[in-house]
Amino acid sequence: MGCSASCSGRIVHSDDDKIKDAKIIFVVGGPGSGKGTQCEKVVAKYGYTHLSSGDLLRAEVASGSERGKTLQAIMQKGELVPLDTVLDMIKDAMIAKVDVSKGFLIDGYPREVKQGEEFEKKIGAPCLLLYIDAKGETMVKRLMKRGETSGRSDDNEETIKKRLDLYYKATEPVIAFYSSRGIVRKIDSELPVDEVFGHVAKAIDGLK
Ligand SMILES: Nc1ncnc2c1ncn2[C@H]1C[C@H](O)[C@@H](COP(=O)(O)OP(=O)(O)O)O1
Ligand SMILES: [Mg+2]
Repeated sequence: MGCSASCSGRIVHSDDDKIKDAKIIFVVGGPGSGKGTQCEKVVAKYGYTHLSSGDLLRAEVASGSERGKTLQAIMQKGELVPLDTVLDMIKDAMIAKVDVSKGFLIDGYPREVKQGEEFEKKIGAPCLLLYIDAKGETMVKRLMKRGETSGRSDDNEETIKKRLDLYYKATEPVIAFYSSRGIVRKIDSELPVDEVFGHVAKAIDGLK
């Protein structure tokens, strides 16, 4: 929905214009690298809205809808769900929050270069990409530990391996793609959580 002028005569931007003009930060890193952990801290300090594509999808699964059932089968195999599905869910969530957010953290998306291109076509361009970087063995260790309590059906050894393989194959090219635009900040996520956040905060403070 959108209109270009309101009854009072003020210019009112359409939903599409509003989300296009919002500050958009992509948060990219392997499974278990610490994206969610850092995003939570950014929300608390900066008033951004955190949108985890995985969380949005899991909420759809939990709703028990037909779409959720299809999604669950895909996610359980450690595969990527269809691009349009994720993108529509992110866009709806952004529109719902755009009036009360300082910006958006898009966590776990884009998972592949094509997803980034589609995002920019349908929504807008990111001003920063936070590359949350941890070693493969660290990510596996953290996910196995998280799996003890997360209840996530994909936090098991077999699926973790597949998710990591897919990350290296599909998502690392995303980082190269945005590096050429000069918006990538690589964050060492082997450090303790608060130190990692120090670097994240510096990158965000550097935005104008
Ligand atoms: N810098 C850090 N040091 C130690 N543990 C960390 C960490 N960052 C995150 N963790 C823990 C918290 C979780 O149990 C697990 C995965 O973190 P997460 O934020 O859920 O990752 P992601 O959202 O990237 O999958 O690792
Ligand atoms: Mg996460």
